[in-house]
Amino acid sequence: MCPRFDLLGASSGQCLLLFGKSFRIEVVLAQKDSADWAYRGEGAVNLVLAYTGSSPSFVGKVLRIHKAPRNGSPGASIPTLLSTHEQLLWRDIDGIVSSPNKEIAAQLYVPHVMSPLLGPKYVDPGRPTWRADAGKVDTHQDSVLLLTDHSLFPHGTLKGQPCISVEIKPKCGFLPVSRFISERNATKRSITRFRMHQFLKLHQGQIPELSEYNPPDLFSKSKDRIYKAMNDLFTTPQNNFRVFLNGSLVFGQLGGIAHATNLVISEAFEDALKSVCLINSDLFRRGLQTRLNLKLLVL
Ligand SMILES: O=P(O)(O)O[C@@H]1[C@@H](OP(=O)(O)O)[C@H](OP(=O)(O)O)[C@H](O)[C@H](OP(=O)(O)O)[C@H]1OP(=O)(O)O
Ligand SMILES: Nc1ncnc2c1ncn2[C@@H]1O[C@H](COP(=O)(O)OP(=O)(O)OP(=O)(O)O)[C@@H](O)[C@H]1O
Repeated sequence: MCPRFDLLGASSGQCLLLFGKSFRIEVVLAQKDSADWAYRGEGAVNLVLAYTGSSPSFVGKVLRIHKAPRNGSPGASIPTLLSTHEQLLWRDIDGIVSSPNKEIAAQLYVPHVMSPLLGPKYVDPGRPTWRADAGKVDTHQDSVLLLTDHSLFPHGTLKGQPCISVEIKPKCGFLPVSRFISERNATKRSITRFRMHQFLKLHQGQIPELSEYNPPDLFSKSKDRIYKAMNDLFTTPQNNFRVFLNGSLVFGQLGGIAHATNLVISEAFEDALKSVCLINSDLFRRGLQTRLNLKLLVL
């Protein structure tokens, strides 16, 4: 019988077989192994764990695990406003009182309260609760995907050198021109799906503010517009933009929606980059260097 695998709450008797690209790995994970796997992120369908241990078979790998969606639309959080007392308590903390629901308020508590108090490297942003509510890991599956961790340089490359990786979810970058779009829906020809979806998400309390990002900018082939897109992603990253340093998130939100970038978030990011980039601190203070670094990183 396979040993019990408890990393994600699998019931007794279940085992986890790992599949590489085209071969089956004869390794079974047990409860004791769970300490070596850290939450890396998730989407609507999969949850991803990164390996933090020292076994050569897993260094530089992530596990991508299928989720079983619960009934109802995934991610549609029910807007619940803060109580009067909570509003009084948090009134001086940027954005918390104006959050459309408690979930977003709770997310803001991490970067706005705990991170400045303890220092960002001591604060784990954790798994967004609305993700946990929207879908549990499918524990009936007996296998998961073992993939290369793309936030790190491949095994052995540039050993000892810092690795900065940028994740962009660009979304659909063009306007449809189909003749099948009725006059009633003519807006679709001039306003991107992303933009329309932003208004819907704001209305449903899924995002704290509209994104400034406009997908066609990123695909425009114009350097200025691409730079604008990067700037906008930096300003309102939501779930479209993340930066990792040596596999750890230094900007954006793991598995969820990041709030608009304020001075505290921007400075924490700059501090993280400062440890690996030569920077001019005067420029940093004026908030220019981050944008410059992004330009260097991405273009
Ligand atoms: O339809 P959209 O534009 O909301 O995109 C969904 C994404 O939402 P977003 O608006 O980017 O937050 C959604 O992203 P999140 O899980 O919300 O981060 C998924 O990527 C979803 O793909 P799938 O259904 O899991 O294959 C995406 O669905 P598909 O468009 O791929 O069906
Ligand atoms: N191979 C990988 N290396 C490093 N990080 C990864 C890898 N695969 C996924 N991730 C991280 O995990 C997150 C969630 O993974 P992924 O997008 O595959 O989930 P999903 O449920 O299929 O997405 P969605 O349904 O939202 O399209 C990603 O946003 C990324 O940050």
